[in-house]
Amino acid sequence: MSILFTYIKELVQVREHTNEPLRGTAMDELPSIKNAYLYVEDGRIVDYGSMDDLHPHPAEEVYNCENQIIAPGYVDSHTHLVFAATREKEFEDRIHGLSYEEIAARGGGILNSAAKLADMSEDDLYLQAQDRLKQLIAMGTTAIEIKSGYGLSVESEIKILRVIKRLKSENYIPIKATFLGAHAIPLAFKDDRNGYLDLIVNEMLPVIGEENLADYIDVFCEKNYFTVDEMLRIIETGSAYGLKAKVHVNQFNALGAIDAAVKAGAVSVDHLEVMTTADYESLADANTIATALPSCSFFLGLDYAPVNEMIDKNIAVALATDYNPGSTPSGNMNFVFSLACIKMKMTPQRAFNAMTVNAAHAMGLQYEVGSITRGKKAHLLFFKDIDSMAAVPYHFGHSIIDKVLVNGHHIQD
Ligand SMILES: N=CN[C@@H](CCC(=O)O)C(=O)O
Ligand SMILES: [Zn+2]
Repeated sequence: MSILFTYIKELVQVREHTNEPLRGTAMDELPSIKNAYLYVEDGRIVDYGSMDDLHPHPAEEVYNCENQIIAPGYVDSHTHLVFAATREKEFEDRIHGLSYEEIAARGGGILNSAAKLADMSEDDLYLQAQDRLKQLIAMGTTAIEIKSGYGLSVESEIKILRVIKRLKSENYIPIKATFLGAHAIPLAFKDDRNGYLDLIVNEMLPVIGEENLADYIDVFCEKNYFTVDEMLRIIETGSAYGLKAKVHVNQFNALGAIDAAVKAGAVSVDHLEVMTTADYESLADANTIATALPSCSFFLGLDYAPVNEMIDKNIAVALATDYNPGSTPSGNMNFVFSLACIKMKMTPQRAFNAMTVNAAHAMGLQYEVGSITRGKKAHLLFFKDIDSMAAVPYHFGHSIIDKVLVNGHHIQD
């Protein structure tokens, strides 16, 4: 199937290649073509340019897009999409003054989610997650990373990862699976943390390797969760199974995890609400992507990751949702876009680069998605009649996406 989009008001995020993540002043540029055409064949971008340069084209379908800005779909490189139940009770507890850490210390938080998930069948988990994913795609997400981590037992962690595998095969957007067995110490091991680490290393990872259930490995490196040394042990064992690391660090405390993760070759370090001078130094010029999660800061009332400071220090910054039932019950990348601009003071150019090109790097998809580039997937956002991309974060809380195309096809929501 060949499709030609003509007279596009503005074609945004057009790049010859995206082999490297964007840093420093490159984050300030959002290359685009006004009055453009875009040619798609079999779900891939084949050609684009100014209408002035369009020669007669043998496309099977032609669409006039003169009132529309078209951009690549959002790339969400950090989610916990597979969970069994929401946690409104903890939300109310926080309104009454309890902190996220206090709720966790009382047995709420991740352990609460793990208890609920243990009781849910793989089929039901799948149906719920598929429904959520459908909603996210309708809001513009066209590539997503999904973590396990609400299992915390061999059976339940594998159950989540099998659900993600099924989501991969049933959807047309790229999905990456991350094994997060080290999300919390489960109750059964509360007096034997080494026993739980051994379970991850000796029981979970061999099955994951055998069934090819994950692309990445993650650890929640934080006080009362996992130490830097424990994180390194898990990352190293994961790498023996071909899993690269994407880790939760610096959400509440700076423990030196960033330096350790960068040296261990982590693809990304995520959260970063609390940063030290040493953390900036470890990340400057590193290949590791620094992923900020502003919706989590919004929901928990935490500081926002200092993204502009990072960009000024040549750190490659990405943005993601962190969609999960505890700290971020929203998977809406449009809202992330708004928070990045309103709360983190990113320009729309910086924010959109962080949510597309750099986010694709944060999940190894830089050759597949995240820009209008020849050969990439035609996963596209068509906006309602707006004058510039700044209108997208400006209209916070509203969807101004007219259509989402996956492989060049319109997704009906
Ligand atoms: N911080 C660790 N994990 C999740 C939240 C987990 C939960 O509260 O259920 C996060 O990234 O925010
Ligand atoms: Zn997370």
